[in-house]
Order: sequence, then structure tokens, then C-alpha cells
Amino acid sequence: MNDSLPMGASPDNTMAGGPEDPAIVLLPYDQPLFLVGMMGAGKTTIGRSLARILDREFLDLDHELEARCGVRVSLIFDIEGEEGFRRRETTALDECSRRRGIVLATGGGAVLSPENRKYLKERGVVVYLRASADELFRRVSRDRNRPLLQTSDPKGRLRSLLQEREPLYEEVASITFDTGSMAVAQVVRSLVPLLQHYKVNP
Ligand SMILES: Nc1ncnc2c1ncn2[C@@H]1O[C@H](COP(=O)(O)OP(=O)(O)OP(=O)(O)O)[C@@H](O)[C@H]1O
Ligand SMILES: O=C(O)C1=C[C@@H](O)[C@@H](O)[C@H](O)C1
Ligand SMILES: [Mg+2]
Repeated sequence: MNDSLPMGASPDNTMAGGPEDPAIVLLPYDQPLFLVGMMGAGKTTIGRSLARILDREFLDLDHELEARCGVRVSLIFDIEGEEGFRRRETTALDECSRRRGIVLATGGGAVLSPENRKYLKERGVVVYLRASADELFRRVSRDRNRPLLQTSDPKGRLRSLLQEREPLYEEVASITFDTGSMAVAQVVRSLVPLLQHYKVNP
């Protein structure tokens, strides 16, 4: 028995208590978990905490890009523009999404490319952390490392990005979780049992 198995999952991933329905298996314990959502959704904060509880390695796609380039995300945007950033993001996502036993916090715009959406849908279980534009804005308004919000109307920009991306987050999501005004710890506490008992249709 592997110690890192989540509660309720057995090594062959059949349902605890016997395969009443052999077509349904529990979330394989090493299948990657991907967090998607807008900037400020809590992907980094919640992802790190989830990984600790699920005894998984935590990766953050923005941090991965910063480590590879040696500069902050905002400087990648300044030097290479959004197009250059997105190219690097796709390469990093392709590599990171092949890793087993991870929780990966993606960047807010990682769902924009069809290629990225394919990686997310085919390689892991995707959690969409949803929040309203007002709530998102409260969380990110003071952060300077979010280049897309460096405009004269950051709240309006956030609102239009959310509108444009919502269907894309929904498209890739295995689970949509409304964070509402829940505190981080409360979101994590609610997500853990959902993930531990998540059933995958093979
Ligand atoms: N549920 C929450 N309640 C209150 N504050 C939150 C919640 N989730 C995240 N935050 C706070 O919002 C800020 C942004 O969170 P975080 O950096 O985790 O977002 P993100 O989804 O990773 O954004 P990005 O796409 O820009 O990387 C942080 O200061 C974090 O502590
Ligand atoms: O929402 C977005 O498009 C972004 C979100 C961040 O995670 C970074 O990936 C970058 O600032 C772009
Ligand atoms: Mg983040």
C-alpha cells in the first residue's frame, strides 16, 4: 500500500468497497491536478496548500517561467510581449503537465490556446477556481506583477477578461469550485474531500 494514496483510493484505483461499477475509478493517486482560473482566483495560494495536504509536489507555471527566464513575468511581457510570453507558457505547460503526482497552478491565461486546453483536458484532473470580478479585483488590485492589469481601467479589464475566458475555464474543468468570499483555508478544506473521492470515467 502506497502511503501517499489519498483516502478512499486503492492502488488499482478501483472504488473502495469493491467495483460495484467497474466503469468508474477513483482519481488515480499520481494523476496530475491542474488549477485554472483568473488572476486572483487563488491558484497559487490554494494549490500550494492542497499539494501539502495531498502529499504531492507543487508547481506553479508562472514561477516555472520566471525560473527559466531569470526575470519576473511582468518583464517577460515587457521584453517579448504577450505573444512571446504565451509561447513560453505553452512549452512549459507541455513539459509540466506530463509530470505525475503534482498539483500545478497554471497562469490565468493558460486556457487561451487550444493546444494548452488539450494538454489540460487529456493529462489530468482540472479544477476551475471561480470568483466574481469584484472579488478578483479586491485580491489583485495592489499587485504590480500582473501586466494585463496595468491599464487606466484595471477593473473593467478584469471584467472583460473574465467574460471572455469563462467558457474556456468551463471547457477544461473537471470540477468547478465557486470560491465566493470563502477564505483560503476554507476553500482548501472543501476541495480536499472532493478530490480524494473524485471519480474518473476511464
Ligand atoms: N479565497 C480567497 N480569499 C481571500 N483571498 C484570497 C483567496 N484566494 C486567494 N486570495 C489572495 O489573493 C491574492 C492572489 O492569489 P493568487 O496569487 O493565489 O492567485 P492566482 O490565481 O495564482 O493568480 P495569477 O493567475 O495572477 O497567478 C493573494 O494575496 C491571495 O492570498
Ligand atoms: O491572466 C493572465 O493572462 C495572466 C495571469 C498570470 O498568472 C500570468 O500568467 C500573466 O500575468 C498573465
Ligand atoms: Mg498564480
